[in-house]
Amino acid sequence: MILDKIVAHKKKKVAEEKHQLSLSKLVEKLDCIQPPRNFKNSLKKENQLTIIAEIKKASPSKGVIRQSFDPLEIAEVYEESCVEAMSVLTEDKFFQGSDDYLKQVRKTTSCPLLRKDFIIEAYQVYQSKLLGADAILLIAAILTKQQLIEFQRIAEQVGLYCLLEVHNEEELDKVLEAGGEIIGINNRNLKTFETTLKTTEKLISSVPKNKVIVSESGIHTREDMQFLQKLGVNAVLIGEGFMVAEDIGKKIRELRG
Ligand SMILES: O=C(O)c1ccccc1NCC(=O)[C@H](O)[C@H](O)COP(=O)(O)O
Repeated sequence: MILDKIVAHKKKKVAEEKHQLSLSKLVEKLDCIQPPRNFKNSLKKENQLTIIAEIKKASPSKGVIRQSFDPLEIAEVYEESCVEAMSVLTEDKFFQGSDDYLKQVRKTTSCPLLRKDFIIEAYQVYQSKLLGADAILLIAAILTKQQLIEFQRIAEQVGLYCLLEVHNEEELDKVLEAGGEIIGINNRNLKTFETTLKTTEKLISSVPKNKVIVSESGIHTREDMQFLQKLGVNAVLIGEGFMVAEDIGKKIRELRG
């Protein structure tokens, strides 16, 4: 399964990174902790479906999505279009992302930034803060309940919000038991890559009303947005839909209606 391959690669990469910069040295670098931009509040607006716009060059399901890929140019359009948050893919092998993209984008925008990667070790939580993220993604399919609790605790200490991603009831129970506040329902089945908004439709009734609900993946049209808003979703996470658009600003206006 692709997730196993991604995690195996990630383990190797983090081991190399730790060799170059130990956890204690990394933590030392975080001497003056800045509070994060309010990722959570920016996603929850009355009567509005907010947008987390993703900077994503490639994916395991689609290969290269955007040939002429310039993360800063894309971030500029997102900023001008007043998206509520941005998500920057930093995974290198399968998504052709980079930590540098996040660092560079951070310097050019005050918009809340999500580091989109596969976090499997506490080291990466500290590292995300150092890169300039305001929020991290924690994927229930690759983490135990204990890890979800521990990584959220560290995130809170260093000043990061957590988006906890689920794809089924079992994962949802796990993140709720772990005290997740921002719940991402991923419409993509990571085994088959099939995406259907029915996943959000199915799971949303089991999410307590006080949580922030993000619907992730496979969102392409104004009709998709209207469908999700009617379900009670707070925010959408969109990558491919924007990355394939010739005019990204126009696509955002179209989706917002
Ligand atoms: O996008 C993939 O193919 C993928 C494969 C395996 C694990 C994760 C994957 N995507 C990560 C994401 O969560 C999406 O980038 C994000 O939800 C945006 O989805 P989309 O709008 O469909 O690009």
